[in-house]
Amino acid sequence: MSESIVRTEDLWVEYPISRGLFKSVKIYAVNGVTIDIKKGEIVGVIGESGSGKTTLGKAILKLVDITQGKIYWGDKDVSRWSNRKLRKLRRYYQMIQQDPYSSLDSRMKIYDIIAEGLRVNKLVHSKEEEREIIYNALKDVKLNPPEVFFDKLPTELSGGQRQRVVIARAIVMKPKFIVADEPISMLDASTRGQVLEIIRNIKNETGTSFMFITHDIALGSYISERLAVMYTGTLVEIAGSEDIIKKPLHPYTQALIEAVPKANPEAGIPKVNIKGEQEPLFEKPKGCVFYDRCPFAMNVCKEKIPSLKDMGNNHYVACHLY
Ligand SMILES: Nc1ncnc2c1ncn2[C@@H]1O[C@H](COP(=O)(O)OP(=O)(O)OP(=O)(O)O)[C@@H](O)[C@H]1O
Repeated sequence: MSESIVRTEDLWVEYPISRGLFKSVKIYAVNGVTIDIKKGEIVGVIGESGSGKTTLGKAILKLVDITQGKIYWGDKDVSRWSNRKLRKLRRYYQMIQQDPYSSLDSRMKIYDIIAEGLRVNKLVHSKEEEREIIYNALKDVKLNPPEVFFDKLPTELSGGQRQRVVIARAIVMKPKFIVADEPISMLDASTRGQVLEIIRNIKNETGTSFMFITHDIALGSYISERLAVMYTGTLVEIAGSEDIIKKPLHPYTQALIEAVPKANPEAGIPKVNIKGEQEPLFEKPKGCVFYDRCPFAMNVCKEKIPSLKDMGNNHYVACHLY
């Protein structure tokens, strides 16, 4: 079995929110997720808005506090590590956010934006070395000729060009793992394919692993080797992308796939054709989180949380039907 780059065990994240004076409630955003991402693998995380995809990605990167469970970076259990202790490893674990407009400092030149992490982490020893790394990174993300972009400001670039700068800023750190959170959803159709190709090239050439977060199952299966399906903070199914598309086992995954042809091509958001809506969880789940909407719900589903079952061929599903 190949090397694990990141791994979680029974990971829980709760957000405290205040409701009026003295009253505080919690949102159970990630509920008992166990997932393992291997070296050089792209794992797509799919699910509707509010299913906990971003929270899972941020929790793995130690950007939000966890309530329970374990997070491993390689073989290191970093679950309880402080920011100070994480500092040396952080460069290897990066995030590419959805919005390339807000993720770049509009007053900084592109060259300095990309150089910042190198300088802070003292990874370069001369101006020439720094220039060469930045030149190559811009070339890798197809911003050509690279030197033309050195002195530009983010405001002079298109959305697609900005997202490529965000990727260049991440790859100069030689990351082992990148959470790409809906990285193309705010881009024009014409540049989406280019950004996907860049991500795929980085993976192929450097062996960097990705968690690719998307609500679009077709896109997820196109870019990823494996797909993980989330519903209300819970990982309900994970398998090879082709297996998920051809043999979905969880009733929620089946509904997601059925909804694809009816998708609104403009928004790219499939309408899931099952009763009700996904609601935030204000109480710790006692049974299956999909119980209220599941056409096959049984008594046991209300009372017992289904664990991920191994269905063979690396296909796992959390459902009492199996
Ligand atoms: N900072 C926060 N404080 C309180 N609740 C939050 C916070 N961030 C997310 N949530 C809630 O946690 C749940 C999971 O949200 P999350 O953003 O992780 O889902 P998502 O699948 O990434 O959704 P989207 O596709 O809309 O980004 C939702 O109910 C959301 O409202």
